Amino acid sequence: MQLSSQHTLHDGQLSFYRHESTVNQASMGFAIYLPPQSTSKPVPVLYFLSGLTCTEENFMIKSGAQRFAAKHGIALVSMDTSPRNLGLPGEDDSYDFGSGAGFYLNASKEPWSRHYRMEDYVVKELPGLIEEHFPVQPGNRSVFGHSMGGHGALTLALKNQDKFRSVSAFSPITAPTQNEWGIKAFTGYLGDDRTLWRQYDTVELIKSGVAPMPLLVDQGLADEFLTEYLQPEKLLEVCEQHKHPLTMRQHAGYDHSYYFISSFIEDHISYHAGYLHQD
Ligand SMILES: N[C@@H](CCC(=O)N[C@@H](CS)C(=O)NCC(=O)O)C(=O)O
Repeated sequence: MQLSSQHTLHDGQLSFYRHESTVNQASMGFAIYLPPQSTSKPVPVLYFLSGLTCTEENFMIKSGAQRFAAKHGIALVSMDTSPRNLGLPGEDDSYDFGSGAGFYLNASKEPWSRHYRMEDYVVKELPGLIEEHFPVQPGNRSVFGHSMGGHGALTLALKNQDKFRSVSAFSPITAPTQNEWGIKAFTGYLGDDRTLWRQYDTVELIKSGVAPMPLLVDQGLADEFLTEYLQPEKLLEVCEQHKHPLTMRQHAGYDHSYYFISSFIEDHISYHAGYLHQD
């Protein structure tokens, strides 16, 4: 693990690292904010999964989350949205596939299957690394995310309810098997067999009768990706049909950006703190 930079804020420490990921067989970047409480006792960890094009920096620079993580005594971890600079064909050709667009899945199609294993990275490898090297409580984790990362947070938490205590999302892609972002990504990473896609779709997971786990979702109604890509109505409908617990808050006037995230980040950190500080 190599430290790239370190900054003090809200009496805690924000650090950016690079390391060689075993599951991705690639160099990966991540960031960790340790709140002031972590100097005297281990703290819980809240993982943030970012959206298309982001690195580990966007959330840490733009969300304003550290102020509330410091207040609640919670560590924050963000990571890059894919491996980069691998020389794979088409890797950097578009913003919604390849670099910056890992979709939090384990690719099964060559050549992506050798390096695009973001599901294992987020669920297994990164928490293992964080819990080995930093003053955090082993296994006491929650996850949240934005857009593609909202999709990642919801699907990974629903499938790993023993590993994450709570989940929330800003502007998540709720049904990627039904829109152009998801169809492009899943065809490229998983191939044409659509039965393999369902495990990476929140609406499909709820349809399949996954165990109930409360979902908190915030969505801006002036979001430029709302109707074509995010489709919150599909999540509302499936949760209603299957009696899956969902709190969906829709906000007039807010767009897709980190301005929206920063407006509601305090609520999300308090929400997760309620779970992470339970015994
Ligand atoms: N039109 C955008 C699409 C990507 C986008 O909007 N990404 C969102 C997540 S889906 C984001 O968080 N961007 C980085 C930022 O705002 O800092 C682009 O081409 O970069």
